[in-house]
Amino acid sequence: MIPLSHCTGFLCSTTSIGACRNLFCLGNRVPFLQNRCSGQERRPQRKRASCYRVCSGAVLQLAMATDDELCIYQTKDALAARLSKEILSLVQDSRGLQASENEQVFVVAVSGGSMPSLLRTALSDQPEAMTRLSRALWILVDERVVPRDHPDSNFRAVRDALEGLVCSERILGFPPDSIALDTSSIADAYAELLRSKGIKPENIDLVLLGMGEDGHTASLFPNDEANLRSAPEAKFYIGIDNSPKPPPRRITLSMTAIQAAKRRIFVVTGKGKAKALSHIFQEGNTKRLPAGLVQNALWLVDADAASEISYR
Ligand SMILES: O=C(O)[C@H](O)[C@@H](O)[C@H](O)[C@H](O)COP(=O)(O)O
Repeated sequence: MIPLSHCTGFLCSTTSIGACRNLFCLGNRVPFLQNRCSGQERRPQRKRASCYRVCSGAVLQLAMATDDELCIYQTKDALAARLSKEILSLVQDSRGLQASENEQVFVVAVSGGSMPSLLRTALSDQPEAMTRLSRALWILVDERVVPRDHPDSNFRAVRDALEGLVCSERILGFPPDSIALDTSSIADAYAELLRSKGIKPENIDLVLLGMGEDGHTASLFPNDEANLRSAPEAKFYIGIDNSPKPPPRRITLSMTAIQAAKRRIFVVTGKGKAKALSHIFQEGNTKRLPAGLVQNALWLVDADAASEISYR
């Protein structure tokens, strides 16, 4: 349990939910509501969480004993604003990768899917953040094995979404000449390229993760047990040949590398994610959905994605 002193707000009863700006629930993955007065715990029930909409504009925060934090936003813009605040504070606090004696570089790993455009929303009109990020290096959480100009390329998605904000030379994709190799060799070539720039899993400052409707994250998919375990000897990037989400050939940060990074932030939006999210946060992730296996992450989600998380 998180010590109560760490919490700045409590939910005493569901009737007071509308008045609360910050609500903290305690528990291990499955959030419990704690009655401040009696200390009594109550398990959430699978009821519709219409109460979230009562706290219009408010943030519902669930702090878990695992050090995960789940923050629910009413709108994508509010979520993007929190993301930009988080990034700014990480860049301010980070000592960064020591690229040379006088140069510190912040390293961000970005997912594909909706992440690049959300990141653009988060970083647009943020001159302070962009000044601080001007020396950052942007790497890919995962990449589809396609040429860089292919519509499926995550490199292209990140480059196009951040055009005008980030210089394309500072976005690192896998070496184009490795594309003809098998996925495992492409993954090794990418890891080697990053290592040649001093980037190792443990000096990635921030990993920005999405989650698919099936609970996958990066290109780590459900039931791929061999790749879902964290292991000290695991590789930096791994090759995937049978991704259920097309295209099938991909490379991805390994679970171990994701876990080794300094900070993990999930961004999850849309009703399509509601079941997986509720499974992870309310049912203890018994199905071992990959996103739910990532530890110590900040989850920024919208009300649609959180619509199946409910409380008594
Ligand atoms: O390249 C990819 O396929 C991704 O990196 C993948 O893991 C993505 O982040 C999720 O599928 C969520 O995608 P959405 O944000 O588009 O739902």
